[in-house]
Amino acid sequence: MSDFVTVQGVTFGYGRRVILDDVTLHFGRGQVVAIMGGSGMGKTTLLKLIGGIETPDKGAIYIDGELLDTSDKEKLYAQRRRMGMLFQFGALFTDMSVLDNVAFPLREQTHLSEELIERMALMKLNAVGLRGAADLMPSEISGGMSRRVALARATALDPELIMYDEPFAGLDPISMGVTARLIRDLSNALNATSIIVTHDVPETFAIADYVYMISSGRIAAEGTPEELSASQDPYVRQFIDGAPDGPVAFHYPAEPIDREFGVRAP
Ligand SMILES: Nc1ncnc2c1ncn2[C@@H]1O[C@H](COP(=O)(O)OP(=O)(O)OP(=O)(O)O)[C@@H](O)[C@H]1O
Repeated sequence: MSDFVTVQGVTFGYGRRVILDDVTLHFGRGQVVAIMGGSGMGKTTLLKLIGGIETPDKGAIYIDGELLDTSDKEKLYAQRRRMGMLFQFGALFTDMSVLDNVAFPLREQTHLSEELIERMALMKLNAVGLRGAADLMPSEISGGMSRRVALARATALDPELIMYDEPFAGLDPISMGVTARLIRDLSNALNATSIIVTHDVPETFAIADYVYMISSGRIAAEGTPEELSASQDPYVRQFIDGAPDGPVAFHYPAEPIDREFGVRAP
């Protein structure tokens, strides 16, 4: 299977604080790949690096075999046009109808006729089961429906790569399952590579081809959902079972509490 995105030996930090330390990840064409890990472990940062919003300090990123060079703006924009991004909560424009939200990227980035744009937007809405809601305003639909509209908008330009940051955040269990299924179906229909950053194990394991677990700047574990489910690695078990005690620290690194407050820790 050929990679659509390759992250090769990437090291990245904000200032002197290293967030990712020599990580390598492969994202095959048409695959749904999840990036999981504790809070603040650099998952969103990884999406920013792949989107060319941040630049690696070391290592390289390849999109469809071509180096992602953030200093070459023209090439970068061409590479970005092949990507769709759905960032946290995928907020809709509240003053536009559902249809206009989906049509927005088509109007911004193509010179197609208005009639064709509307037809394409309706097709995208149909794919997420919301053609009938085209004329509603975002305030008139549920949170789960809004997320589906955001999915339709993220796929409006038929991207080859779709990045989802916390696509299940804030959804009820049924909407989570529906959204997960849609991510898989849209990926299959477009033969697009999907990268999902998430904490939600069951929804993700149900649709992902491959999962990377990130901890302390490194790949702590990787494998298919089946392999990880069968793993006895304590980190993997803690993450899958949601246990509070284990290798994943609950506290963000801080000064010892006694030093910070001048009190003795219990
Ligand atoms: N622009 C920035 N400048 C400085 N530090 C940043 C910046 N963006 C993120 N960070 C820090 O880098 C670390 C990784 O952030 P990132 O958002 O990638 O984590 P994450 O794994 O996506 O976390 P979460 O699951 O909580 O969203 C965090 O500790 C965060 O505080």
